[in-house]
Amino acid sequence: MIYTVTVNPALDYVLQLEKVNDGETNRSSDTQFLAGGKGINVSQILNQLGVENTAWGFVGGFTGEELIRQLNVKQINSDFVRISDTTRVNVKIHAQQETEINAAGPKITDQEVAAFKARLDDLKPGDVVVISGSLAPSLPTDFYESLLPTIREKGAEFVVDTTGEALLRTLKFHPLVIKPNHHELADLFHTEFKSTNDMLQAAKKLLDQGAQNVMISMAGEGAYLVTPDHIYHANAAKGVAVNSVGAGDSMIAGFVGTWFETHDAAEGLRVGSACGGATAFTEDIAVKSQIDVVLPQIKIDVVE
Ligand SMILES: Nc1ncnc2c1ncn2[C@@H]1O[C@H](COP(=O)(O)OP(=O)(O)OP(=O)(O)O)[C@@H](O)[C@H]1O
Ligand SMILES: O=P(O)(O)OC[C@@]1(O)O[C@H](CO)[C@@H](O)[C@@H]1O
Repeated sequence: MIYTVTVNPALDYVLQLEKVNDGETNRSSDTQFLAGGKGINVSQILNQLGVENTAWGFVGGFTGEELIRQLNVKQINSDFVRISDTTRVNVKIHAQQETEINAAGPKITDQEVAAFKARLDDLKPGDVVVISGSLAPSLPTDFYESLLPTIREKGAEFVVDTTGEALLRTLKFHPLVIKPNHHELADLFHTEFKSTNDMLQAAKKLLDQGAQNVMISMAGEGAYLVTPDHIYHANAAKGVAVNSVGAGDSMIAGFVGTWFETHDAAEGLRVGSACGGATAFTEDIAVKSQIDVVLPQIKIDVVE
């Protein structure tokens, strides 16, 4: 089983309008409330790929009820811990440019945290836990790290979609894959890459520090996958990018879902690239028909 973890999910309130004029009353032409949060996006793509998964995390209040209602409509299995505070609303303004206002999130009590940690008792060898998104403000900054010893003791694999020091601290637990984009990878080494080779050498250092696979995403420029045996390159699909949100979540979902079923990392890169591209080409998270259009465009080359 794959479990996704979204400790701070959101209802994304998406407002469409032609232009935002600062300091004036602006009126939107269309609005939507969408179940959001990075782990939930991973679950959505896994569902589209037909890979069984369960979404874990914390939800509460009227927004939490709506979020669960939407997951049920989309037939996404979930087992969220119910909290007494209210799930956040994140505002996404789609106008002449995309502007996001992500709220901090609810207070989560010690009792609610304990109920969440008890979920990990269900893990079995071979399961994969994908942890994504920001922490709710009341959780300690090492919350994700604190889950990793139990996950590994249970024989499960994990992915933590994070950046910077928090990402580096996960490496000693041997994440199945890490997916910095090329800017985040350079930031990890406090540098700017002068060449592709510099970038790939940096990824190899992360393998040495414990990652099982390193996927470097480069938006419309494609992606690399660095494994202990090979380096693979995937081209980017051709299309009009209309959405800058969720391509990374979709790529991780495509990789993890494929790896879970085949243990073929290069195929994971191919499917992950298609899912990332398909989401970039749509307003929401991509659905299967959109992924199927993009998949034949992705070619994998063995670089090394
Ligand atoms: N404009 C695009 N055209 C084609 N493929 C794209 C495009 N944007 C993203 N992708 C695909 O999705 C993958 C992940 O995108 P990206 O590198 O933007 O991740 P990210 O920085 O984590 O994104 P986000 O923050 O939006 O989730 C890319 O490596 C690529 O395969
Ligand atoms: O505040 P976080 O947890 O970093 O990101 C939350 C979020 O922006 O991520 C998703 C897109 O990736 C959205 O559905 C959601 O609103």
